[in-house]
Amino acid sequence: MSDIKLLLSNVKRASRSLMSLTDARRAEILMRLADAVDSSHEVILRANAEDLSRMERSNPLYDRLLLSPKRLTAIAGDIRHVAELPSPVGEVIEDRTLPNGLRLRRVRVPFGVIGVIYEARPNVTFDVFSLCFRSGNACVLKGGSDASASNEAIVSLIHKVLDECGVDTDCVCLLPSSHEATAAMLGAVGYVDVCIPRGGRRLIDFVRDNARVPVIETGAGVVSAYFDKDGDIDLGRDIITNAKTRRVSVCNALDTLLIHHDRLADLPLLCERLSEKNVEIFADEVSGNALAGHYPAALLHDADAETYSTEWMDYKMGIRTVGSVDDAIEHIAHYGSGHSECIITENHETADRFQQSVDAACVYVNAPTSFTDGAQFGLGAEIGISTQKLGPRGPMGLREITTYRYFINGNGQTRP
Ligand SMILES: NC(=O)C1=CN([C@@H]2O[C@H](COP(=O)(O)OP(=O)(O)OC[C@H]3O[C@@H](n4cnc5c(N)ncnc54)[C@H](OP(=O)(O)O)[C@@H]3O)[C@@H](O)[C@H]2O)C=CC1
Ligand SMILES: N[C@@H](CCC(=O)OP(=O)(O)O)C(=O)O
Repeated sequence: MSDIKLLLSNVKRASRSLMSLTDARRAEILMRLADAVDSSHEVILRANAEDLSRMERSNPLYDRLLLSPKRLTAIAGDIRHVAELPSPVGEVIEDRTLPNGLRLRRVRVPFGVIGVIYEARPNVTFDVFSLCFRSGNACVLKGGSDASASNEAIVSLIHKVLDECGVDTDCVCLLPSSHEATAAMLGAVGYVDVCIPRGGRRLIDFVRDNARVPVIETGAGVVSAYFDKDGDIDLGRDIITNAKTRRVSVCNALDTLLIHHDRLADLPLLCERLSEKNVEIFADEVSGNALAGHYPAALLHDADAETYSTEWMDYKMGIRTVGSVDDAIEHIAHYGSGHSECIITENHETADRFQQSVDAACVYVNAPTSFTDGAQFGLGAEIGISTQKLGPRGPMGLREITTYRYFINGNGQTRP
């Protein structure tokens, strides 16, 4: 048996042992983990500093990799929140008695072993573990190689807490940061019940080529906001600024602003605060003309063929002028990635039309796409944001990483 297969078979064994932990005990252990995070800042931040030393500060992904005392405190809070959420495991989804007297119950159960491949963002290691553990799943983690030292420190801490609590530490394992290990996990039929890749096109293509186990895809976020003919200017400015600049390196950040032709005169005001953050704008001819003289020339460029299909993950944004809400819907149908889209309008009919017609996991009216996040949706954290339609869609919390089983109780019935 290869090293990876052995590792995965240990996780599978540990997943069965998780079934014997009560719900209350799982919550209690997560609370202990949250306390351990609070008292282990030094060791985690030291490992994180090692990862950060290998990345240029100017790289927008630096912020995604960065941990700080404030972020660790927030992570501990998220773990506590997950511990406090009601567990979906054991929920009776359906309970009925068939005409022959057989009692049929559909009961929520964990998947078993969940493999997650994710970006170089160390908080995801905690998020994935806490959601999996709370829902009775074991997990195999493959984090981005840029975060390898942070992830090792975090998984060591989790193992220490599990060990102290008498839980099989194999219920969470960190794979070596190699694409070969990822391929082995994707092919581990019988060991891994479902695999969730979080990442860009290269990863998704790799998964499609190699996966023999079931997959739930979480794709890239090419995100637009449409400022409508009836949009409120102050609201629009706040929403655009927040969606674009709150955290440019995350998948829910704004990439393209679509502006109604009749509101071009308001564009300088709408973009006012973007220049304070040095956001580079790639505009079509008319919107570029509307901004000229109002937006720093050095930050203003012409849009090209790639602009509207680009997920910037940086202080950059495309702008396109459209003639109607239908044009905006058409643009999103062509360029969007099914993640998060937004309309800014005071017209209820237009808002409704946009929400009904835009085919994305999260469709916002008068609120920034920055809210596409498991914690913000009240799920405690998220395993990923699904952009596929089969199975879960949008931020995936506890319920989305469970399946169900039929429990059938009879008293000797036989099938005619
Ligand atoms: N919808 C969602 O929930 C999320 C979406 N995303 C999307 O992910 C993208 C950003 O992620 P990015 O920083 O580019 O991360 P990457 O896509 O580069 O990496 C993510 C993970 O995939 C692995 N990986 C990358 N390429 C390959 C490959 N060819 N074969 C095997 N494994 C691979 C990486 O491993 P290694 O580092 O070892 O190469 C890492 O573990 C954006 O498009 C963002 O929108 C990100 C997170 C959540
Ligand atoms: N959970 C996120 C959004 C999704 C996400 O994880 O994005 P990414 O940073 O691209 O991995 C947030 O807003 O914090």
